[in-house]
Amino acid sequence: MPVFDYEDIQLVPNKCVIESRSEADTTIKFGPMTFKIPVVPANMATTIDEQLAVWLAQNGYFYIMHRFDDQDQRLQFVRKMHDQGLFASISVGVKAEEYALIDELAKEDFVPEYVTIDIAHGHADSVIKMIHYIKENLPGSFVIAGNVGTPEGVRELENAGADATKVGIGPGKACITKLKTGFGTGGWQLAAVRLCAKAASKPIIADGGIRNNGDIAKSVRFGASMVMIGSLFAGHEETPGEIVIENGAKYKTYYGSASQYQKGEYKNVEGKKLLVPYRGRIADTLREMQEDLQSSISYAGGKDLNSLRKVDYVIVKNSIFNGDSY
Ligand SMILES: NC(=O)C1=CN([C@@H]2O[C@H](COP(=O)(O)OP(=O)(O)OC[C@H]3O[C@@H](n4cnc5c(N)ncnc54)[C@H](OP(=O)(O)O)[C@@H]3O)[C@@H](O)[C@H]2O)C=CC1
Ligand SMILES: Nc1nc2c(ncn2[C@@H]2O[C@H](COP(=O)(O)O)[C@@H](O)[C@H]2O)c(=O)[nH]1
Repeated sequence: MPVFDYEDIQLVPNKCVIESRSEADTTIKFGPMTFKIPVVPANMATTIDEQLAVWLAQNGYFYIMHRFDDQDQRLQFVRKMHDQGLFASISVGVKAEEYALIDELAKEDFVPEYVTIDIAHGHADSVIKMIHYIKENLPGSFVIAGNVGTPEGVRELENAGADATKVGIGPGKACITKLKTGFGTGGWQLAAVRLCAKAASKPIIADGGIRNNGDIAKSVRFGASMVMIGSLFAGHEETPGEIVIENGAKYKTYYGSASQYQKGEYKNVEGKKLLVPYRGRIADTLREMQEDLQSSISYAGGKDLNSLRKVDYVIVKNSIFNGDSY
């Protein structure tokens, strides 16, 4: 089994068939909707909030609201998005109160277009039970489930009824799962995406480890329909982390969903807090991602994202480390 990560791979160019990069189509149909690019900010408290969700939905981008607001806030979020004519995309966990949220949504007939079941170790009966429950009570919702890191995980969640699966155990920048538990796809996330995509019969989201815009094209090459990104988005004006000035430079805080900052206590901590450079407006970053992806499509010798899926690649090195530290 070839083992590699984003920095180990380069895609091999093909003859260009377009006259301008602007002709390259980066749109992706994911579930019931089509989005401008196959990219979604991570469903974390420092990368998405209600205001940004509204902006993303209004501007043709996918979003997944995080699950760290209480049940009533998440219920009202769905209502507010629908009142504005926008799609609703929420996250849930697997604890008892999350079942109560599904009950309330069903009772009020607030059916989110997307529901993401998001726990650290998603290859679990608790997730399978929740998939069944959502499919039974909110049959109109597109269900994303995760996170998993193996083909078996993908297949079991798909067989349980998940419409898409989210792949990535521990490759995130705020993640310390590999260090704390010894497990995960940190350091070989792209190879894990490849393995999982080969087993998948439905779309997968590559989640975590994206450090450069070119990694988006690489994720698509290895089978991702959507790419979830945390740290590269956390430094924007519109993202919710705090602004911090250090030695005259501007940063924003970014912390893991399993960090003590998110949990409020030091228990089962698998995430850390860090500062990421301030990056200005998110619209500019999203535009640059789209332009870079259009360029990738031109190097692939095609006109749309599908052309990326067929390109050759080379493994240019094979260093299984990614600079994790506490
Ligand atoms: N993608 C990744 O690599 C990771 C992501 N995260 C993110 O952090 C957030 C919090 O995650 P999580 O701690 O799962 O959420 P929760 O604290 O909500 O846990 C969800 C449920 O799963 C149980 N659970 C969690 N981990 C395990 C495990 N390893 N084995 C058995 N049961 C488990 C919990 O019980 P109990 O707490 O009693 O064990 C709880 O009942 C999520 O948003 C998740 O995506 C966290 C770690 C890794
Ligand atoms: N192991 C942990 N993973 C986490 C935690 N909080 C979030 N995440 C995952 O990271 C990605 C984002 O990765 P990035 O490389 O783009 O920064 C996110 O979508 C989650 O899957 C955590 O506390 N521990």
